[in-house]
Amino acid sequence: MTVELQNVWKKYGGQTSVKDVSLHLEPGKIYGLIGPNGSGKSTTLKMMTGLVYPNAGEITISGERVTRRICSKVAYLTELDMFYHAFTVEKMMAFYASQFSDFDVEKAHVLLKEMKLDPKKKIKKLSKGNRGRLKLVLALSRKTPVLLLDEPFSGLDPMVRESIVKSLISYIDFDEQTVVIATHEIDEIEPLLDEVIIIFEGEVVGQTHVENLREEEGISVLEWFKSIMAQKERKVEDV
Ligand SMILES: Nc1ncnc2c1ncn2[C@@H]1O[C@H](COP(=O)(O)OP(=O)(O)OP(=O)(O)O)[C@@H](O)[C@H]1O
Repeated sequence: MTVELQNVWKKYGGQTSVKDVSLHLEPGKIYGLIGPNGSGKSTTLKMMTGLVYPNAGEITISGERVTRRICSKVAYLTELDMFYHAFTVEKMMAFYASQFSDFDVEKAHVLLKEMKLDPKKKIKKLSKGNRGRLKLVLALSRKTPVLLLDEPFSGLDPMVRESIVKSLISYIDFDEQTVVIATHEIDEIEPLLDEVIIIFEGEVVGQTHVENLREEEGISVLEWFKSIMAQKERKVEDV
């Protein structure tokens, strides 16, 4: 489903976190949302889930205005730990299945195996990296038209990260899903991405097709990101 943000603003108290952001995100594509710490990536994703409301502008998914009810269309992996720590892994999965009618239990079990997670283990006994894997299992097992992943690889060791990035592609429904991944792991996710969006101080300062970068400019996403950030920093110095 198409996700549309039109001139979206978000303020927390006196501070503006997202400034006049407009985006048009299409099904069948994977978008990378990148930017320095505190630039507004998580806030942008949260607004797409209906967890946080914009102060101005509009967000729609397939034409429907985003409110909390949109959660039936959006699977969201939060950067935060949102588990009931006394639950076992399998109880957490059963809880998800009870909350979301689109939760695919079979797929969740396949993913659990792939991520080498013990279903009987209590969440409080899992390492940070394994809790990260469980978050991925839960988000990827929902059949939703929109999939939003906020720092899905944080806490995962580099070898695992690489294999998860590779396998991620096989768990995304390319006919239906619009996928947005907010991350600092720019190099690692580059092979997954169709388009990349840079957000800096709450504003979208760049958006491009990854293929164009590679084929026409001969640079990586990270190189492009660094060049845009260098321009921004020069501008900040000039002021
Ligand atoms: N609940 C909140 N209350 C007040 N300020 C907030 C809140 N959430 C975010 N902010 C502020 O909004 C700005 C953008 O934060 P956000 O978490 O969206 O950035 P981010 O790009 O995801 O950062 P990071 O890469 O560090 O996760 C920051 O200045 C942050 O301090």
